[in-house]
Amino acid sequence: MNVPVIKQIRAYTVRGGGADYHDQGGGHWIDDHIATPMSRYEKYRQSRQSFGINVLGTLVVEIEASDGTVGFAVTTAGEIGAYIVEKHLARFIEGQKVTDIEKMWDQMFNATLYYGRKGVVINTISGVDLALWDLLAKVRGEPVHQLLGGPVRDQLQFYATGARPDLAKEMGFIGGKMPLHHGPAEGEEGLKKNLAMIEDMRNRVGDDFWLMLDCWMSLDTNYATRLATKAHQYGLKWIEEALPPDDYWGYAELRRNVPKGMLVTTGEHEATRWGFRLLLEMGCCDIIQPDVGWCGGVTELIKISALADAHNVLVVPHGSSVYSYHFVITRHNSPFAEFLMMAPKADQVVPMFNPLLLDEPVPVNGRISASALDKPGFGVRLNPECKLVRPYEH
Ligand SMILES: C[C@H](O)[C@H](O)CC(=O)C(=O)O
Ligand SMILES: [Mg+2]
Repeated sequence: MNVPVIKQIRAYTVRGGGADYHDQGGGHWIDDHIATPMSRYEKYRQSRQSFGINVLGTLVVEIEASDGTVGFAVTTAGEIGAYIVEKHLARFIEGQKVTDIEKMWDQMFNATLYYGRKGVVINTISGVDLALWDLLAKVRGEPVHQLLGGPVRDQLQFYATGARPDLAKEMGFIGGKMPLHHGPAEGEEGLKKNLAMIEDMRNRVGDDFWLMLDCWMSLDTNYATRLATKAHQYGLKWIEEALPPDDYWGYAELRRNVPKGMLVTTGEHEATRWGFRLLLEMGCCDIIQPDVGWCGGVTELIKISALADAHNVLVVPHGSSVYSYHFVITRHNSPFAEFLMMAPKADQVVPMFNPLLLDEPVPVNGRISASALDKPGFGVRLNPECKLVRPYEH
């Protein structure tokens, strides 16, 4: 069989939204006094941008095959990621058959082990991996979900993450996840405000709508336990990423401590099958939330998901737009998906990676049909109006 080979890989950066969805303008709900591990410093409490949540920016990876087909993907890694792609990873990609993704992943991962394993290096490898899947699927003229075994249901259903679950309910989502605003350093007063927000939102959405809380690594086990216990009366469905990602022991304890019926979720800042193995074997959570652009890409997510399935744990990926959708639609243990509300006031549905991608499908009435994903590759194009910069040509 005549399989095209990879001619060139190119890495670009772009600012303003895109895969670095925290890179938004002022007045956005996503940067409004959200509790973080940096909230212990008053100076960094009001804005996550103040401590640099958006320093990385978006990395765009483009891979061109010998038959002229171009695959691409985006992730959060910016200029550092572009350096790693051009100066290090390119050697494992160029000249390879477009089909040999497993081998390329293995070489990228093992060659970067001495400075990688997690964080920006794995984000970068994920970006290359997603671009490889996009390329292979385009060469074959198929959507990525078809390469992954095909849809197991005819639509995706979504919960929405944002400041306004009440509006998300009106828009047809199955649930709403709010950010926590006050961390332990804001004391009992902060705890009361956190609980008041949950109570207020429960009153607005009524009894049957899923309500969840995203704590973005900001708490300790004691505070998280108290918060979960007191929030139980408001029917909180899950408490998410309550603790720093390395505190596997704390997660296991929290899971034992939360009221019966409340779920503990985490994993958006975890990476690779080895990181998720710890979460799963230590009984840290009920749902894992890998971000396919940060956990090692689709190649790794397949392994993480199989491991989770064997532990009876659901996989509900973090954000990631089409890169998640093509996976979630193919897996029984991913029964629903996340949609991040990127409108500044969380009052309308806009594409998650706005403005970087064209043809990015968005939920209508909280749903996207499988047929909306029936385009070659991940089915999206780069918006030519977004200015790409290629800082390190190899
Ligand atoms: C809202 C959260 O703080 C964060 O920005 C997004 C996130 O953790 C999630 O979507 O989950
Ligand atoms: Mg989260």
